[in-house]
Amino acid sequence: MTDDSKYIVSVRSLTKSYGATSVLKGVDFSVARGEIHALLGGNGAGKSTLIRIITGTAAKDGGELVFRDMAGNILTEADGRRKVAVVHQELALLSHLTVAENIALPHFRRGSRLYDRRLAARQAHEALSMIDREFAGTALNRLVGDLSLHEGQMVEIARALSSGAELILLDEPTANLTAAETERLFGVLRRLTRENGLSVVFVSHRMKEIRQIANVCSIIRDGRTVVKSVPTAQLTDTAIIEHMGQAHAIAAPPATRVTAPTGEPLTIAEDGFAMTLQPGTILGVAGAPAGPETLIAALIGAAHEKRWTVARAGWPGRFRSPREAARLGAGFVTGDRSHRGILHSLPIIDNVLASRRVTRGSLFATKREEIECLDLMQALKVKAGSLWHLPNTLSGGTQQKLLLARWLNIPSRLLVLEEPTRGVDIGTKLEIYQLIRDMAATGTAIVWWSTENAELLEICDRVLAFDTEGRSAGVIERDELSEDKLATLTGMAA
Ligand SMILES: Nc1ncnc2c1ncn2[C@@H]1O[C@H](COP(=O)(O)OP(=O)(O)OP(=O)(O)O)[C@@H](O)[C@H]1O
Repeated sequence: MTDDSKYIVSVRSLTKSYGATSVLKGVDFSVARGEIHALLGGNGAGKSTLIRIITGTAAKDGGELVFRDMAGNILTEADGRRKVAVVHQELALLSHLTVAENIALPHFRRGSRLYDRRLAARQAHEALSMIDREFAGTALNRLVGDLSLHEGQMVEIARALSSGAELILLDEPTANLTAAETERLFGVLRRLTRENGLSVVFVSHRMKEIRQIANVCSIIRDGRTVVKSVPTAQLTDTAIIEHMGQAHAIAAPPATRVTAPTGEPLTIAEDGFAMTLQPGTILGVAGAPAGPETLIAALIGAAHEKRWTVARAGWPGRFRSPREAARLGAGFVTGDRSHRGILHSLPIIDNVLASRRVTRGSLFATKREEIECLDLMQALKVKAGSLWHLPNTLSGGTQQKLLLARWLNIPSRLLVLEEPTRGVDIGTKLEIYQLIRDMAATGTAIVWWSTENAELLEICDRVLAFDTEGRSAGVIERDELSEDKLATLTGMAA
């Protein structure tokens, strides 16, 4: 066996342009059998483009792409791609079909096999059980459209596992998973790589997770490979951030904490529980989705049930609609970027100005708005060819910045954020923390739901924890915050 033959896939000098934009300028990348390989780089570095070329959804312009079988023989690209499965940041499930159908249908699409309900259920159960036995026991006949985001994520990963793939490419798979679910997923990946020789490519901006799961890493910067297959343990966090070209973010002085400004407080309450938020408070929300989702729905005027009340001078006890909430100064950044956040068929400018259109009641972009939009994009360092391009020409992390830009510089009383740094690179994350602190300093109360407990520790004044049944389980003040405490209170100790 030559040295190269241990790689299930390798690319050399890969190039790719979209129009005049050169995205990959010479990427080298190889994945060996049985390894968990972190593919790292800032937003827009070219990671997803590389993945798209490996899976065949984008064509390369130049360079070499080679797949090999277990014996090291070179395969045709078509044969090689059959051994590859990908789980994207945005879920690709059919919402009108059941969990079992979503997992098993690809098996039946190959060849001429007729759909066999029982066989499908068995295959789906086996695949899901690898991740979560309890979920596998109850989920098979549920419609995917009724699942929460994190449940959908589990189904998608199960589908990739059940396809018999030898290489799984996971593009930020943990963004919607709780700490315990993430730990479980990592356990599954470790087992499958050890026992079955599965290879995994793991794209993430969460440094702690990268260290937990990946034994090897490669770093792409501005379309070029700057680190190729180096053991993760050999690189410090600082070295990784420097290789990604983000040293400026960690060199910046740590943000100063602000004293809360004065103004009208906000009280949120449910049966037997009430909490007052002073203007400028950053309240973290932790726990399995059931609890945070119900609270957030009430805060943004989207609640179907009357569990939570939101009291503030000048506000009704319950918002009748998200429009009313936005007009009264309650902003919202959804965690479901693709389905509820980005307006895919409208240009970037409309995506950025959407909230202003609602609060101001304006319909069309004016020259003044164009300048405003450019300023917002500059504040968030969004690189886009034109304000009039569609958002799908931007990388995932950059799309996330558009959602945040919607609420910057709007005098909101309350800003509700669901995973606001999802898919955002490490440097930008630190910048977003500062932007949110600045907003809080102007008197906006912030409610920040994150599944990344480390992030809650970094940014929040206090955290409201929900248990796995969706009940509020307690409030932890900043001085007492710790990841262990959060994990225990939310019932998610791994
Ligand atoms: N269809 C397209 N048309 C034009 N430009 C595109 C298109 N797809 C991607 N790009 C550009 O290619 C560059 C690389 O994008 P890519 O999605 O590969 O980055 P990434 O490293 O995955 O980023 P992220 O961490 O934000 O997901 C970006 O600047 C993006 O704007």
